[in-house]
Amino acid sequence: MSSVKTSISTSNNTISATAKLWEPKDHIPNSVKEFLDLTQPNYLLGLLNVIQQLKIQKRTGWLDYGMSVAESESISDHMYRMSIISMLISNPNVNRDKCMRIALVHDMAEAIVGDITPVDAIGKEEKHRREWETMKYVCNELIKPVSEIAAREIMEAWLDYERIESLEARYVKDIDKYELLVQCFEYEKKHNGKLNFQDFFSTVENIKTDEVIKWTKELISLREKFFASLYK
Ligand SMILES: Nc1nc2c(ncn2[C@H]2C[C@H](O)[C@@H](COP(=O)(O)O)O2)c(=O)[nH]1
Ligand SMILES: [Mn+2]
Repeated sequence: MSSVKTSISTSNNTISATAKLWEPKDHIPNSVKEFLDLTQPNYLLGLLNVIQQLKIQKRTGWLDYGMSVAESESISDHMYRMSIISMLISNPNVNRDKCMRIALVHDMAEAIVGDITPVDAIGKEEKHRREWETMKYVCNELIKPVSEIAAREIMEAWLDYERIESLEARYVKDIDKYELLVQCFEYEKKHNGKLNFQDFFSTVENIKTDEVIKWTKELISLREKFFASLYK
């Protein structure tokens, strides 16, 4: 059991506590475990139930702002539209198929870790540690028994995104932010401006590629016109 020792000194003694580190194996849904615990484990169905968690888990950012679970998009909804947006890249130097693959796997760890927002108390370092441990678990324990090549490709695509090692990963990082902002605007319009995700737009400064910057500027201009029209 991996753990971290912490101690708090008080006036008359030192209280030490051993906090258990978060590990993916302690958070595998029972619906996945039932396939892995079979006499003949069915890794394919176990994996597909992990992917099911992405289809049913709603993105935390919307829930934080009081949106209902019913109307909030799921993690896989977000990755699907990012994959479609990846097909629209016009830069001939970009391998769009590679972008689509990165988009489809970049948040895969959230199936077990959950969707941690940039404002969550957990913090970036612990978020990345949990996601890294989870991707190792999913790739080595679930995907590899089904397809060694798929396990390698998915881990490679995920690491590429994390480390932004390729031009394609750079584009997908931008598309991750752009897709979020498109979703913000869609929800703001649906709620006639009663919902306002202005805080999310601080991420605009982190968008680096010219093409996605251009898309984002057009989105922002339309959003500004929408909100201006509400106060006419
Ligand atoms: N409460 C806030 N949540 C935010 C903000 N910016 C993004 N988010 C949400 C959106 C997603 O639920 C999650 C991150 O998504 P990834 O695609 O990066 O996994 O965080 C914000 O400013 N406030
Ligand atoms: Mn994402």
